[in-house]
Amino acid sequence: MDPINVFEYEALAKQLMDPVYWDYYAGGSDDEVTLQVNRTDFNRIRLRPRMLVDVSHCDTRTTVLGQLIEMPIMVAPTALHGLGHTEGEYATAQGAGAAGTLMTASTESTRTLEEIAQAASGPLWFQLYIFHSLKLAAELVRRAEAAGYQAIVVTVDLPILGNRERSKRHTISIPLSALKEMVTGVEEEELRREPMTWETIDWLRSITHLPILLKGILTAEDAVLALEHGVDGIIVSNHGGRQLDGAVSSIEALPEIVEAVGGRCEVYMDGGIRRGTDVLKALALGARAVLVGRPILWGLAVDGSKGVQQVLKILQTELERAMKLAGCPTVASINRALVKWT
Ligand SMILES: Cc1cc2nc3c(=O)[nH]c(=O)nc-3n(C[C@H](O)[C@H](O)[C@H](O)COP(=O)(O)O)c2cc1C
Ligand SMILES: CCCCCCC(=O)C(=O)O
Repeated sequence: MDPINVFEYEALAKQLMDPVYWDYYAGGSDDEVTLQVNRTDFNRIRLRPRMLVDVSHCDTRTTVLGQLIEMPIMVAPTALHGLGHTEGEYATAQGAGAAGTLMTASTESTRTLEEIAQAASGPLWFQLYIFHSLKLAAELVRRAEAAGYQAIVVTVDLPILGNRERSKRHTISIPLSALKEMVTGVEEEELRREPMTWETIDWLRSITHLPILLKGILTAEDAVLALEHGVDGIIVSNHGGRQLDGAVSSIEALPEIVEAVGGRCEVYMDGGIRRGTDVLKALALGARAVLVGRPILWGLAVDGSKGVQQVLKILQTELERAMKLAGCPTVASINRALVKWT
């Protein structure tokens, strides 16, 4: 029987996947407190639906950085899609495009960024890790520009890897060290680790005209600094609970960041989105759109590109139903008055 919600994709993916790979996808850091609150904090928010609104036509479309997408739900950057399905990121890119939305390709992909762009039928952003040299980062940005990626998403919450204990229990380790080569296809002579600071963002701004988004911002203070350093968007994220355990949930961090930004750039969020009502709550709290991480990997593991498309379709259908029940016929009509914290 076909899965009817994303949790059923999760259960199927777990059955199908090698436990070592499953634990890499599923795990958080330390005691997985942040992983849990990313979900449970959605339950602290209640909806205040409005009645007697004509919802016979409901439109889930929106724009992100001017790009039209069919739903305010995008694919978050996640590493190593090849662990879930032999077609890896090809399948994800095709599934996202078929669903009418945007995919963010990870620096840690199992396919090169050019290969992903060739396979894709929808818009793409490129997620950049700057932890080797600036020379390598500049080369990746140049290649992303040439391949038609529409924005650079710089992940700022991984100065070091979080303590992923589920993976530590396995004797086989995930081949993350090989990834740089897979992505770049070139040997780098310089293997030092580049410390990333706000100056690095200034440097990045100076080498590309593509929009720059910072992923991993959790405070109003950093959101203001991001604007001062010329970014075009902010992704409120705690990396799916995989970095600093005990960090605030993304949905709890969202309002203070939206307030601090005051409409000066687009704000997105990820972390714990599993239902259409989660998307509705995030939009009501000021997110322009959300990104989804693990559920995409579950769809990919279960049924390749079709699974990815279906996961996105389920979330879109749930969002559309929730919008109608809440009296919101368009994405633009979703506002702060729709939610209250309990
Ligand atoms: C298996 C896995 C790999 C990830 N790899 C990356 C990555 O390469 N780059 C990145 O910026 N974030 C990465 N993330 C974090 C996601 O982009 C996103 O922030 C997180 O998955 C959102 O939470 P969710 O899984 O609850 O939707 C990864 C997350 C997972 C689960
Ligand atoms: C040192 C390599 C880090 C890759 C991290 C991929 C990722 O973001 C995640 O596993 O989470």
